[in-house]
Amino acid sequence: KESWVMKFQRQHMDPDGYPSNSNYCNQMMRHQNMTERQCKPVNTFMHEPLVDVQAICLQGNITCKNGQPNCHKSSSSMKITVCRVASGSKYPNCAYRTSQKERHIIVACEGNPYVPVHFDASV
Ligand SMILES: Nc1ncnc2c1ncn2[C@@H]1O[C@H](C(=O)NS(=O)(=O)C[C@H]2[C@@H](O)[C@H](n3ccc(=O)[nH]c3=O)O[C@@H]2CO)[C@@H](O)[C@H]1O
Repeated sequence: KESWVMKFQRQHMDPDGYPSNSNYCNQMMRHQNMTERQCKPVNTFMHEPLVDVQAICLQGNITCKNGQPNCHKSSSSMKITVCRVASGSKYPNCAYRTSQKERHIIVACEGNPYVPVHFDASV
């Protein structure tokens, strides 16, 4: 069974990648297994080293969207790609829009070691 920690990394980490074309999301959403049961509506990939993303758990503590108190906002902006399902996309042929951004990241952290387990938002 995949742990939350590994699931977070599968869904949101791509430290060496950076979309070179508009097919990045079409390829990555499938390759990272987010189009199996449904076309996952929104997913953000972070193009930063894992250690830098894990360090967010030591940065600004804020309330999560779901009201839990264990979210943290990155102190600096990070290179990300937001994949959003395209209008006209029909499961199982999931089609995505690829957009590159630089944003502060908000993640929820848990456990010991205290590491990211959920992507909350980018701002
Ligand atoms: N405080 C917490 N502490 C600990 N755990 C917590 C906490 N909160 C939730 N979980 C858990 O995490 C699990 C999980 O996968 N939550 S999820 O909302 O679906 C993730 C969103 C995200 O993947 C994606 N998205 C969204 C926006 C964006 O810009 N970029 C982007 O990628 O869309 C998804 C849906 O929005 C869930 O099982 C819940 O139990």
